Amino acid sequence: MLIVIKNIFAYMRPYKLLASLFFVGLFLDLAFVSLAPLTFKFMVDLAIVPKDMNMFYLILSVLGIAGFIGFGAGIMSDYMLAKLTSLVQKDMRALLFSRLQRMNIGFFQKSRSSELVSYFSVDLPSIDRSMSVILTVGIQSLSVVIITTVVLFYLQWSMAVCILVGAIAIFTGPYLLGRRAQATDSAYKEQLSLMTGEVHENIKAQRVVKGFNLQQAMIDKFTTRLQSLFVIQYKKNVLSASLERIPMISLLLINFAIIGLGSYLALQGYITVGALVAFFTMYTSMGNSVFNLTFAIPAFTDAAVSMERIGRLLDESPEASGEAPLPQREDKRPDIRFEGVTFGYSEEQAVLKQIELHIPPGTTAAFVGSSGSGKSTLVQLILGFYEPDAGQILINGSCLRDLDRRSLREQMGIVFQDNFLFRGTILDNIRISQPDSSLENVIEAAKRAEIHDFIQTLPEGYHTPVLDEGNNFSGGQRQRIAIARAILRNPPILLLDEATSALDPIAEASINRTFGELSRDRTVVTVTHRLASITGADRIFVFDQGKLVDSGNHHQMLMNGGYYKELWDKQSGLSVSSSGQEAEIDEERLSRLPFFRGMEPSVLKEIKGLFNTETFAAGQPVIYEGDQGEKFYLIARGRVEVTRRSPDAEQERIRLAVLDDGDHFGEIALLENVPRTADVTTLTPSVFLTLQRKVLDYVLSKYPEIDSRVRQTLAERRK
Ligand SMILES: Nc1ncnc2c1ncn2[C@@H]1O[C@H](COP(=O)(O)OP(=O)(O)OP(=O)(O)O)[C@@H](O)[C@H]1O
Repeated sequence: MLIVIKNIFAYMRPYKLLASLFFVGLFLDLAFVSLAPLTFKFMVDLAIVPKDMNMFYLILSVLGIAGFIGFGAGIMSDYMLAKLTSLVQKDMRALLFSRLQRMNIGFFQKSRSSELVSYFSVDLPSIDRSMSVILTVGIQSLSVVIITTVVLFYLQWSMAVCILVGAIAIFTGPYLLGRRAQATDSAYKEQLSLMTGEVHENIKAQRVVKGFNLQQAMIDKFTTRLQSLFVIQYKKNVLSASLERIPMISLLLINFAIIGLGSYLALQGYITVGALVAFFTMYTSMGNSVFNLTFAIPAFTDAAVSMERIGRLLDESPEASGEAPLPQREDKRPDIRFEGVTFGYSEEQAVLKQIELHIPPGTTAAFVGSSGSGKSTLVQLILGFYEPDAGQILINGSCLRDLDRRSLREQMGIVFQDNFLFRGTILDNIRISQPDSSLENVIEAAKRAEIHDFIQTLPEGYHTPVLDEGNNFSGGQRQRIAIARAILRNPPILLLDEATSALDPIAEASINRTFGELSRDRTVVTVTHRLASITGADRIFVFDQGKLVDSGNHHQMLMNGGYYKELWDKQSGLSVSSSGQEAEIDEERLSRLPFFRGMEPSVLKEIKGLFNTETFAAGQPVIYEGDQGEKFYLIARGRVEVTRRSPDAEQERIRLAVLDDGDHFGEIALLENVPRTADVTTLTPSVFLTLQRKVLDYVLSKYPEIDSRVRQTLAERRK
């Protein structure tokens, strides 16, 4: 309780004048409320019994003037409190929000977004409510109780002692229950935040939910969550009701005692009738205040829990940052060097192992490799989102750890695969990277990002609102807005993490040309799985399972053979028309599929013609676990995720693999009709070459020898 009062006073510290006026008003008001019943004693004993009209008018006038002052002061204190609590809420909201801005990326990954939101939606309002209750009902009632107790002792001490003993009983119950109520309230708020989190996630995941028919599974999961919430809410409500009920019963018992004792004392002549009436009136007013006070107790519990939760958030350490500004090179082209960098998101698993690499000033470096090999993690390290566990990253010769993160990031522009668009207009979203740039510059950046023409077709042009994180635009349009944002910033270091993954081939080729032009006077780091787009890079770094396995330029590495050539071969021989609607595979590439290996060119040519093109948007299911498979898929362009139901939880999915350009899946369907063993969902817009078993069967039936060879290979691969 004390800590809550201490915190409330700390919140009000910046507003001393306002707080003082509030307390003056409050105390004048309550002085009147608590002392007014005393007039009964004077009215009965000095005016009514002696029948003194002058005294009657005098007492009435004093009461009127005191009432006028008391009510005026009360209205003033209401006004001051309204302002005070609003200001405190404003300050706390701003403090929490600015603290969140200073947290590191790791903090956001370990926290649930709904829980962070609940600090604003549950805890701050709960502090606001509690603060109002404590400062009004709480203080008023407590003061009335203290003042009336003193007056009651003055009027009749033995009856006052009786009340005091009862009052102790009134507060013992709530005190004993208080700790349990606080723990239950805390558990309830946790459960509430988990429930809101689930609703939040469910709304965002509606495509997947509908795509995979997960509605019933989601309802079942939510019902289980609601059951836990129900149990804890029920317990909380019972405790809360008990906290209110126990004092009410105690109060009733004291009433009986006072009526009996008071009447007996008056009958025996120990107390005048006026004093008895005044005593009862004051006692009733005191009883009301005690009753009100019992309502203030849950407010203390509520505030204590929320204050503790917010305190924990404020105690989190902010993102580490050095103080040194980034030293500038004369040519303004930054130099990036990794020296023995090892890093893991958790202590158990290193995602990057002993990385040594140098990106000279003004060059374009490309990070390529299998999915999960650590390419994006390298970009995040350059941005200073995480710190290496061993080794160091040097930017312009200075250790990144010592650099002021602000000055470092000022030099960078970044385009991610998934780009967040803020609520506002397209113009706001592009200009966010360089708020003072002119409309002409924004348009220029949009033109280079190939999005200007599209914006022009919108009725509101650059002022078109961006809704729901940009979901009123396609993935490709969002990506181009993000590219315009990065171009407008004109940064010395440009970081592109799968920056063109959502674009069709024409847009991709064109934007890659823009990136080529941009790379002339800056240092560029690009992460991509599409090797054709980085053949011109000055230096290509190839990663596999967190290790740098090869580096050099495209031609050197093709000559050397090795992993890069393997990746290149996988992607070559596949072409997609500029519209992105037609894909083709050449015979040579077809002959490299294990089950078509060594086939005669004429048969390959025939099989090549059997492939169909299928296009999918990002986030769409391609095949479902358990469905009968009769089609083979080859990814001509795009990226998919292969997942399987978790054996432990029906609605949870385990990611088995991420496949991209040149990878294939579902080959067993070419052998026989078997249920699919996993779900496949697109991660980016994807173009597939598909082959139906029935069609292949028809062609191969003409070549029995080839047919049996294909079947044998497929059967072996199935093992
Ligand atoms: N925030 C994170 N927390 C924990 N593990 C992560 C996190 N981000 C990535 N990882 C893991 O680190 C490894 C490297 O991921 P990263 O995204 O850097 O790979 P990548 O080569 O860029 O893959 P992709 O091409 O699929 O984007 C993966 O095993 C991934 O699961």
